Amino acid sequence: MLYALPRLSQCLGLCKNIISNNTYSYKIVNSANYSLVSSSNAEHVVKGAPLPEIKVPIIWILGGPGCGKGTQCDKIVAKYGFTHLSSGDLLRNEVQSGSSRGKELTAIMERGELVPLDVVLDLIKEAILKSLPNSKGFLIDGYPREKEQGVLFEQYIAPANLVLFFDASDDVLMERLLGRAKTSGRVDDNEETIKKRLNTFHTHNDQIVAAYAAKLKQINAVRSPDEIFTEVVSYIDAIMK
Ligand SMILES: Nc1ncnc2c1ncn2[C@@H]1O[C@H](COP(=O)(O)OP(=O)(O)O)[C@@H](O)[C@H]1O
Repeated sequence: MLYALPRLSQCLGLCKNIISNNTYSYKIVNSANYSLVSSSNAEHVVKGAPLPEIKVPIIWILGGPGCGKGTQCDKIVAKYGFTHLSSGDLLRNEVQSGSSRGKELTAIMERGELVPLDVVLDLIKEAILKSLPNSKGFLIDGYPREKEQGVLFEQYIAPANLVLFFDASDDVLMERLLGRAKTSGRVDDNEETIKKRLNTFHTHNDQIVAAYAAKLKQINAVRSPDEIFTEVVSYIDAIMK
């Protein structure tokens, strides 16, 4: 089944090669269109050429919905001046833009499912490209959400220096999200969608934790934000040396 994604306004550079690892093969091509081919052959097309070399730290921020990723990112930005890129916020901005792609995304997000890899990767890549000249480092919040997202990011953008996984039980996450739902106005902050988001998270997260164990720190997120942040600082300071 082919999903024809919208025409690209322009592509960056031209390179066509097949990148394969033990489970997926990827094609980076230059084309006026790109398409996400069926997952049976697990082939993804990612537009344009890779970014220029990134010399500042890249930190992936992982965790279930409501684990406090955003709270910790705000603290990290205040202390280190890093650029905070939230995949969820980038997607909601795309939805707000009223684009046809945005309408498709809303339906997927309301179902608590993952949006197509190529869409979220391109949004992050564009955001990194925009901030790169003045950035002290990147917090990639809410990405990767499945292993192949990590593979493509590292292949196509840059290796992550550190992965922070904020861990909390589903009961805690559900309680926090239902509390947030009273004021967030988010289409996905309702009990039914929260259950689906938690299921989506559990379906994929273990694979990511295993794949990046060497640079991943699992942090107990059922504490005060300040206690959590003290531990976060110890990990970030260690990679900044
Ligand atoms: N990396 C991603 N890959 C695919 N879909 C994503 C990704 N990040 C966010 N989304 C979509 O956006 C929704 C909201 O994400 P986010 O704002 O990070 O909330 P939460 O972390 O609480 O799930 C997700 O439920 C999913 O539908």
